Amino acid sequence: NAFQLRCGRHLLDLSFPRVMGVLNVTPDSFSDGGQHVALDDALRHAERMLAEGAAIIDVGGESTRPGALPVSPQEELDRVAPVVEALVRELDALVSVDTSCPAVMREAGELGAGMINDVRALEREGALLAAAGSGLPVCLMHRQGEPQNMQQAPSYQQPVEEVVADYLARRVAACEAAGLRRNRLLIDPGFGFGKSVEHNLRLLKYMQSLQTLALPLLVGMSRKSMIGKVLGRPVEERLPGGLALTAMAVERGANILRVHDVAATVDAVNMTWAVLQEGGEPPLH
Ligand SMILES: Nc1nc2[nH]c(SCC(=O)O)nc2c(=O)[nH]1
Repeated sequence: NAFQLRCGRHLLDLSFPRVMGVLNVTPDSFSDGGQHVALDDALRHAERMLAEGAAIIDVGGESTRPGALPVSPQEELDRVAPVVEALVRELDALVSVDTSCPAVMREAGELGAGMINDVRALEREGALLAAAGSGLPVCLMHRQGEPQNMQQAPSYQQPVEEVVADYLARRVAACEAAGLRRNRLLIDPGFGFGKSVEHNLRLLKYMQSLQTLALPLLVGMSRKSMIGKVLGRPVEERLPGGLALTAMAVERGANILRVHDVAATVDAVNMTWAVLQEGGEPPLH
């Protein structure tokens, strides 16, 4: 895909797969006195992921894990703003802000972030306008339900069609209707968001069908329960399973891999890419 994304000051070349490193903004450390230490830790962690080959650092202020409770816009801003500002100022990083909150989306653009990553695909009141106004690219992710209920009884008749042809196509159309052009959109099947293990496995197996939307494809499977349930591995032992999923996702057209373990993922991407390109210089380093 000859996708090129204008991400604020950065131009993101998607002619080969890119790695997005996950930066956890642990809520407690950013609201109370631990701000300074936590900010240094975050910067060092981001610096390491960039050095290992991450093209993007994903910063999220709201936990969207199953059962997570919603946070207030102010709370989310307090967690995210200092980190985004520091990443841009100190590391000139391409930062994506993982948020569903219009106020955070507006602020993200002001702080120099390069991308909005919304697990609710701009469905929140005001999010479409805020994202459109930010001028930034936006990742539209599929989910069924909300963190508090999405894993109770996820059900689909035709999972892949419902995620792609129905939901994501509709969200893309809604964005275009609001003046958010296609060349600023990315799509994401949302592994683990209101899906059973079988739904997740099927979505990956048939993921090339998302290419009908002809948009950059972002995927996030790193350390998720689909690995834990198949392999019986705890969170800290899911990297090998995650690398297998990364290889399969790259082979099925993923453009951005959202992961915690950047160095290992860079090798998996480069190895997969070498096969697909039948050799040549590995694109990531
Ligand atoms: N675009 C996108 N954003 C995400 N944010 C999270 S948070 C849950 C976790 O990392 O376990 N997952 C995803 C994902 O799959 N795609």
